[in-house]
Amino acid sequence: MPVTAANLGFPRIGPRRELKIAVEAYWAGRIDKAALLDTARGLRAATWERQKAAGIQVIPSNDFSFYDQVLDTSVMVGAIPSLYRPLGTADSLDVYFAMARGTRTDAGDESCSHGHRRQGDVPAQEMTKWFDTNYHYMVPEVSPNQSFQLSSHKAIDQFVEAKALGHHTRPVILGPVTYLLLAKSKVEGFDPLSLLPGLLPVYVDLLTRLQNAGADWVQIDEPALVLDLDDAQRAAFAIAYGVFADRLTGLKLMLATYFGSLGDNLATALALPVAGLHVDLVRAPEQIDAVLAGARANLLLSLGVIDGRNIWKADLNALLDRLEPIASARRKLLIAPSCSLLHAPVDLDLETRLDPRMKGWLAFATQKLDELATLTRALNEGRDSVRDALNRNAAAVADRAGSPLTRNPEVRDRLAGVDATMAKRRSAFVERIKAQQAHLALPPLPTTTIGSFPQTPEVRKARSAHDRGDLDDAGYEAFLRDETARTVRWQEEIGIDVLVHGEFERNDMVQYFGEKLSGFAFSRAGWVQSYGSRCVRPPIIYGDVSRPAAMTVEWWRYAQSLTARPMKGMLTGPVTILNWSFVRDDQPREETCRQIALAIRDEVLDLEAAGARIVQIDEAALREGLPLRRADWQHYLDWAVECFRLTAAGVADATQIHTHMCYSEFNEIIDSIGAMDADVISIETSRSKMELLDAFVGYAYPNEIGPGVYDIHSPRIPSTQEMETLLIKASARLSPAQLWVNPDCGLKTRRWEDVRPALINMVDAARAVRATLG
Ligand SMILES: Nc1nc2c(c(=O)[nH]1)N[C@@H](CNc1ccc(C(=O)N[C@@H](CCC(=O)N[C@@H](CCC(=O)N[C@@H](CCC(=O)O)C(=O)O)C(=O)O)C(=O)O)cc1)CN2
Ligand code: MET
Ligand SMILES: [Zn+2]
Repeated sequence: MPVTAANLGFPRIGPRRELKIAVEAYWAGRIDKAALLDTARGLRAATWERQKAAGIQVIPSNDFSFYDQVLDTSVMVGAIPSLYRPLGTADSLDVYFAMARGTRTDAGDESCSHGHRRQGDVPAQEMTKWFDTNYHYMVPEVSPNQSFQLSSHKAIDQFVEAKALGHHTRPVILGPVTYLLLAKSKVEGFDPLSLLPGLLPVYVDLLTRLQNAGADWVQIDEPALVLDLDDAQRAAFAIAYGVFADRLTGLKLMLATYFGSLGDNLATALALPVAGLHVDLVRAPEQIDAVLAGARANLLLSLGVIDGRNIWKADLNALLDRLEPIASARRKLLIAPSCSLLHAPVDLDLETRLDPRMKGWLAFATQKLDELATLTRALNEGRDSVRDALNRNAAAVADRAGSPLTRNPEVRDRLAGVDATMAKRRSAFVERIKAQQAHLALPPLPTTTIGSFPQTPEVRKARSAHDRGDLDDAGYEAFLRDETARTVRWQEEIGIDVLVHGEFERNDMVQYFGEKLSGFAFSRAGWVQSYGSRCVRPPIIYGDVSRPAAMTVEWWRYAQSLTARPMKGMLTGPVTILNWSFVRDDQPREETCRQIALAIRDEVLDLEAAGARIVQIDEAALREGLPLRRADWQHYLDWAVECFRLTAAGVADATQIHTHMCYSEFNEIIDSIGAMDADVISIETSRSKMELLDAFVGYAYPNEIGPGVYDIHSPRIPSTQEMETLLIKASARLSPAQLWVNPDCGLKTRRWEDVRPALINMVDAARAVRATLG
């Protein structure tokens, strides 16, 4: 058979988040290590079986992880910062979870146990976004004198484990160059890539052991090959894979690239002495011609044609039109998803409440395996061999393309009528701020929070009881009102100036809006890992977006009725809703974003009409949505900023628009941040000790800023003193008249026990610094 169905990775959380449940139970001390390992082994076995049953011939192993595959790699190569070494051997679970989440026993993100911060507790490693996904990895930390040694046999063990179950798998590991390109060092100016020579022997050791265990192919992921690279970085690939070719005989490497086009790195990739190359033909279908033209005859190509990042059924007949000529021209070929299926929900069959018509348009990870198998069979045995499956697929694709559900003429007419004035506030900031100050009468350095307060187990339980029908609407509403009222009163008591309602009614800042907007569908079990045990259920944008009714006004009105202080209206912005959803692929993303922008604009205006003096429009994902290639940045930033402005610009001068962004490395996009023209922006700056403010200073940013003084990603309670110091630092960089005082981000993942003292300290710090302003 010339064509083979291959997979690059499968979600590890389990169809019902079994891994999350087990890991959190282990952290809380409710189950022991043996029970955790048992659950994990069971999940792996089921995942391999699922792929085999679907007809996948190349099944991955080592795609399982207890937290993150980059952290796994750090442990594998022994890059354990000295801080964590006293906690156990390099491959112990204790060290692993300490690197992932720090060692505070009483207040870890997901832990419910009680106690006090022990002496010698260590912080978690830094975490950041995996390329342009909503998945987060643990940033490897290396030092100039870093030594590496093979410190975990997980990849080998899991290969052997699969073999014992009758699966001859292709282990997957993260490649050495991408690993070092993602790594950071605390020593300024030190380039982690210079550690490559010391890292390669560890990879050779591992690969040799895999080979000895019986592996013939290994998938080695090098997604960095789709980024802008300089010559030294490109040369690193040649060096690394040259060493592998010299030192390993008989073991074949499938070099996997994904999330974009190889572009100007194509020649580099094609020249590497590897046996196979995987390319992403969903994100970058156009690269196929250059890849085919440049690939040696004996380079096994793996064509990523099934979208690993989205949930739409593929158009199998159209794919076959493209693939048949390639298959007949090449001796052998693999057909694969574009990237690991990690980013897709597990199984559509678990969805019982989706509109059946819409459900017919979708494929989750399990269904994508079926698509791969169907394509492969059609290529090997002819389309007739899978005629029924192809006909059903064609019917589903045609149904979606022709469906009135995806089109709303009113939305399209309205969008066509949008003119530039709609994206422009009536007056310039200098005028607006006068009107706002008169209206709001706030002290200097006003204090506020980013929106959410702790999503306690009680809040989650009430919501799930309501979802199941065990708690009626009135009971659920009463519960939420009570939570909200207590939170509003408490903020007032401790002296916060601009209040929030706490977001208790929201399951998630994106999903909540998805559930209220038309053109969106949402799943029951469509969980995707975001970081560690935390998951999200991205809504599915299938059609034109509109807002049937106000979404947040009643909760805002209730919260404002409890206080005379300004209550912020709290909304998620269009770019963030877009970036954290599964988006329709039948029109440009920017068009979908504009539709969302108009819907949120209406909500902003409704909040204003109801009396809101401040409306916050979160754009947490605007920065992370930057395209991977710099050449594509400006186009994205242009429409993203326009969408934000379209959302915000309808209000009167006196209505203050806030925005919030979590990731604050704004140096390169500060023009666009400025162009958003929010009256106030709150950002994440506490960990960087305010250094991230320099972008704003250099730009002479004129509007107001709330640089975060409280690191909410850590359960640590910041002292008044340290927040004062941060505020003084900030006021040395910017005019105190511009400054707000707030945490880095929302408080939903924290516990009340930590939030209470931390915010009291924050208000004290603001008061102390205010007093020095005179
Ligand atoms: N979409 C999105 N992306 C984001 C963020 C974000 O807030 N949203 N923040 C950044 C960091 N990412 C995060 C991602 C997830 C979570 C998180 O807390 N997720 C929760 C789930 C949130 C949720 O959807 N909650 C639902 C469902 C809760 C739930 O699990 N219910 C149980 C039952 C609960 C019970 O009875 O006790 C069930 O459905 O089975 C709700 O509150 O209604 C989790 O994994 O635990 C936090 C941060 C970046 N990306
Ligand atoms: N308003 C949201 C919150 O406070 C913003 C979070 S940004 C990930 O949770
Ligand atoms: Zn945030």
